[in-house]
Amino acid sequence: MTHALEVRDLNKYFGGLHATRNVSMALPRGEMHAVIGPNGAGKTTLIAQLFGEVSPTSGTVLVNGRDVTHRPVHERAGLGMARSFQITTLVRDVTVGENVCLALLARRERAFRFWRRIDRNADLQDEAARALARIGMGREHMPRRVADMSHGEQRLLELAVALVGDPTLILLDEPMAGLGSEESRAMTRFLSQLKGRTTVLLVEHDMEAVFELADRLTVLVRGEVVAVGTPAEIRADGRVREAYLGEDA
Ligand SMILES: Nc1ncnc2c1ncn2[C@@H]1O[C@H](COP(=O)(O)OP(=O)(O)OP(=O)(O)O)[C@@H](O)[C@H]1O
Repeated sequence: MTHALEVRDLNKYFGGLHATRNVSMALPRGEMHAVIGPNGAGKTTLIAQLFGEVSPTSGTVLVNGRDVTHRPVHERAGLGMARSFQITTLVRDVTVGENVCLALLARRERAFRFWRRIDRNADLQDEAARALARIGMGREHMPRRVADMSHGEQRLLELAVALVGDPTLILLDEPMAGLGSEESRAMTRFLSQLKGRTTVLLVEHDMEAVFELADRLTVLVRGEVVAVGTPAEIRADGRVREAYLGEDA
């Protein structure tokens, strides 16, 4: 079976620091897979290599069976890979509706030609409204400026924008970071709706959310995979407890 994402023997050195050590993982289509680990375990470095922002020292990254190890970021996006969250994916000085419309237009590859007509294009407005409905935002939010939204709303909006191209694989780097408890619950509810539909690689410190959402988890410690399994298997794994207890101590 072709996996949505497969990583083989990935290694990354930053000078003398071995930040990614022989990491291998395989995500079947539709899986929600979390990567957890103590601070500095190499989670962000791993995601950056998967998306093409950091190039691995050695190893292979396959997306839907295609070797993308040396492909640039935009080519990976063309193969159905999306990444959130980077605040820069939103244009803060324009409206919520315009942000979603821009993403829709970019997908249609005719972006700026239609820029001035965005608010008159009824089809586009309807499609944008549907994209916003996925994150529980009604049409009344479309004229709001992004800069005036709460941090939690912006993070949800980024996810709506990332999903506009119907990516087959989405990498989420700490979607709960900086969210209040109400906002975290809204994000968890939304992510749970993606389960089975989009393959998701989730890096997150909020363990409650991770154990609720993930089909399987990979545990990284000092750049190395120390355990892979279902939430129940990971909870029962002595090496994982040791890694986290070691960190607390
Ligand atoms: N560009 C870089 N140059 C040198 N060292 C780096 C670079 N990026 C990351 N590192 C180092 O690699 C290691 C892994 O960092 P990384 O940020 O990937 O960990 P993390 O698991 O995401 O941590 P956190 O949970 O704190 O976000 C750390 O020791 C970090 O200092």
